[in-house]
Amino acid sequence: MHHSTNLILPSLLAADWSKIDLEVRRASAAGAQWLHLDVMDGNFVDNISFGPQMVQTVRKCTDMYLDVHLMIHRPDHYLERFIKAGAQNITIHVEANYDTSVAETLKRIRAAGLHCGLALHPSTPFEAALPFVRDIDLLLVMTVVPGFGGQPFMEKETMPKLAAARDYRAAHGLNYHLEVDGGIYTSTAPIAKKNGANLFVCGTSSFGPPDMEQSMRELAASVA
Ligand SMILES: O=C(CO)[C@H](O)[C@H](O)COP(=O)(O)O
Repeated sequence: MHHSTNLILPSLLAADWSKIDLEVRRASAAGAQWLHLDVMDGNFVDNISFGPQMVQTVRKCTDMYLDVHLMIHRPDHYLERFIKAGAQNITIHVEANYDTSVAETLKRIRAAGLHCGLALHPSTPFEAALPFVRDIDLLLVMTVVPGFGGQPFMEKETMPKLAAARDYRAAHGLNYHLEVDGGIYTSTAPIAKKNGANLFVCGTSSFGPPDMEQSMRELAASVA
């Protein structure tokens, strides 16, 4: 898939976990092609979500592409378990601690036949990703401080960085997707698109409304 393709990715964090199977199917029936799964370790971020077992559970419910965002320290230590669980993309944070290194972890993800992503906390400059941009499929520009759904979109802090990542990609003939995550609604998605995003992670705005097919359609229309 080329980075000119726009996708709305529902974030499982905002689903009703009392009926996870139905929620995954609801997202798929609403037109989602990729599902975003947020893994939090209570250490790298100030919240705990779920681990490889949830990824495996979701894998059993759907053929959707599973985009797994590891908000954890030592992602290289846990990597194998997420690969086995059925992730198709694994995104790691440039700010995390590693037993090995960011470069080695990206290499291992690709060697396993998966796509790999690199994520930037809102306070991390694009320059921190520069050593890795030739070796990633996706750059995730966090548009909230990672850890919780329902936070406001940090436009001033993150949009110049997103635009810089887009301009660098064009200037150097690179191909990574630009993903945004946090506070994405029909009001903010067009701002992110204008600055280069093509993958839009939507929690509250996708799973929140009762008619998910309608919310997905409206989100897609806002970036069409
Ligand atoms: O990574 C995240 C928070 O760290 C999530 O993807 C979160 O689900 C986004 O939620 P919302 O769309 O409600 O802002």
